Amino acid sequence: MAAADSSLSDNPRTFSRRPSAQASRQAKATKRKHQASSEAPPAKRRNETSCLPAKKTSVKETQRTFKGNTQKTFSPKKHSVSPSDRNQEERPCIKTSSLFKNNPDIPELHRPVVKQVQEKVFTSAAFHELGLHPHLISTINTVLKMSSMTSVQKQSIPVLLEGRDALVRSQTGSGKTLAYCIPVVQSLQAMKSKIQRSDGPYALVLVPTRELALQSFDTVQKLLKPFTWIVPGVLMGGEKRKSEKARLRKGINILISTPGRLVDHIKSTKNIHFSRLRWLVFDEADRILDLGFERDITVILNAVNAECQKRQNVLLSATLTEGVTRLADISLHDPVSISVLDKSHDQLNPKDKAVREVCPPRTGDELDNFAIPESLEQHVTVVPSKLRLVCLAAFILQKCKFEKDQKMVVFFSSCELVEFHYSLFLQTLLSSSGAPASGQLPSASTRLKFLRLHGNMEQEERTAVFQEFSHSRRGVLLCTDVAARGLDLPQVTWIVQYNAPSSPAEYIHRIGRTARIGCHGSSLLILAPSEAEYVNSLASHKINVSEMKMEDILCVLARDDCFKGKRWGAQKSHAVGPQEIRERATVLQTVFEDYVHSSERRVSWAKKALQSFIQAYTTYPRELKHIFHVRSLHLGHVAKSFGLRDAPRNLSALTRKKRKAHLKRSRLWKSAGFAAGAQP
Ligand SMILES: Nc1ncnc2c1ncn2[C@@H]1O[C@H](COP(=O)(O)OP(=O)(O)OP(=O)(O)O)[C@@H](O)[C@H]1O
Repeated sequence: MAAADSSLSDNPRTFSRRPSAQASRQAKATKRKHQASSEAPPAKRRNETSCLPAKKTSVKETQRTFKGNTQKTFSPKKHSVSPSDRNQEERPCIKTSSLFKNNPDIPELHRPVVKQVQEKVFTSAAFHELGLHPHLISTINTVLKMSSMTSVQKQSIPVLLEGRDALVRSQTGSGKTLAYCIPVVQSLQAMKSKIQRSDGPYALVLVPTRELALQSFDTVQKLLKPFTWIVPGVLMGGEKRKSEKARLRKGINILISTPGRLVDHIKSTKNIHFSRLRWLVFDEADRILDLGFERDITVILNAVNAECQKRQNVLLSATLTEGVTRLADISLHDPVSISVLDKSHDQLNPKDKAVREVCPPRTGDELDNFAIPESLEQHVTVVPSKLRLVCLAAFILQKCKFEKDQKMVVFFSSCELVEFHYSLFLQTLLSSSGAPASGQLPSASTRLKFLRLHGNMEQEERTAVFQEFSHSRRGVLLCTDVAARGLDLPQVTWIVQYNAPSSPAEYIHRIGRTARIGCHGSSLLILAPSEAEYVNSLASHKINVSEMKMEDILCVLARDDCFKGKRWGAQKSHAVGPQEIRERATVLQTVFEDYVHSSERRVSWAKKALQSFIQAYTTYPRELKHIFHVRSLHLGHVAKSFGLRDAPRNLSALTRKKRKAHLKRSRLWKSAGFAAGAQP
């Protein structure tokens, strides 16, 4: 198999730097010399593009960039290849440039250690203390198998049963769904005139994504087991409108919906009436009331207000901010603000040890500091762009191939990025894991399982993937922020953020897919050296991350003989040192590059993914632009993390053309807390 010639990926062109004419001439001369002395054919064209107007690069820097190109040739251990890969195998070996040279220095992380805000998850109070209908209590105990309440449930349920509006904030995975579902079911089953199916909605629950709609529907359905006359129903995009219309016509009493789909029906279906509505619930309220859904929410509130004036309104989220509470003023009447912040951990009120049942609304500063589950270990690693792909792959292998029962969610910033990495990993990591190497547990090779979830998938597939990953004991789910909110995926052990989120709130929701309801979990945020300051930004919101060294992640390659360098091939077991780990990392990168470069179609697919990455990068909000700015990206290095041997030539033109339209769209999404391309 040919090793990849990646010499041009060390191309000094970045978004911010363009070599002077002299530097450029010297670079060309250096390169010609390098190519002449090489036995390898010049496999690639020169990269002459820069996405954005660039600054100058010093001669020294340019020379330094080209110096690292004469490297050893490696040949990855045979891995299964598709027919189109076979041509590649017959090509003569070409030289592989170093992944480890010409990288920017990894800065020391001077992270301020902050004391995180914490909450107590469980209480000793039992559900039967609430005076609920005995059948509801027995359903909670026997069907849901729960006996004691969580803190948020203990505080919210009595307030909601009193008939008050409420703003509920508690950490991810603390049981907010039941905190509103139990009072809704209790109050509806107790209504004097028994509810008829044809009455239509008595409760409307709005959630931001289809998967969350399904999940909440499932919970409501379970609680309604003894109360068969109350009919729950779900409306969500992607389902057949006609069958939804038919269900609406028959009657749905507890309606769970995404905003967009409900607006669809309000506009086109005559069968939806809100005259009997008693409850309006906004789950993930900060997301729902944000700009992305503004128009839909206005339509819904107008429709609801036109028919019903007196109802209870509930807003819930792990990240209710002041902005949301202000918006909430429009829809809430004299609300109670519920927060389960553990005052014994609250630095702002160190003397106030008493956990108040219902806290008064908090100040802006307090609202910006989100509680994080105590059992969640957060890590960050700083990785040069060239090594990002290899590092992510190594981390996945370490956890999901060599350790048992690991379930991982990896977040990307766009649908295209999810698709790209999903296909790439399926075709490379999975096939290279096919043959168990010596010393490797036989079952390890079968442990890797990849799934993907994003807003551009057909609904049927989305639902199937969500169900499969939910019920699976292991696997890697690659996804956009469509999976960041509210999803209760059992036993997720690791959250990886390959692209940094656009706000601390989104960071909280992403990592909140693990360590739920008191379980243990871990997270890893992968940053480029130029993004290291993001750690301080997190610290300013009382988010504490500890550093994991890139070298420690790559170390797993010592255990994976699939990526053994050629020169070590004949040797039996031997201690694998740092040099060999670097070589194995290069072999792994070569596997990716070979796959991407095995056909024109794949090259253009990788370019599109790269372009999508850059477009998403331009949409970070203003307050993060000094950390995430396209000008600080080294295009050649970033290209390598897409298995491309150079930076694509026509990227700038394409980027400029699409940028305007994309910016408009993604600003809307971003402001609504979603990553670019992630659509609910
Ligand atoms: N009283 C309880 N006892 C045991 N488990 C519970 C209890 N209440 C809820 N759970 C479980 O805890 C998990 C998390 O609950 P839920 O999804 O409602 O959390 P959440 O606070 O809404 O999280 P997020 O903020 O991420 O949406 C679920 O699996 C749920 O079944």
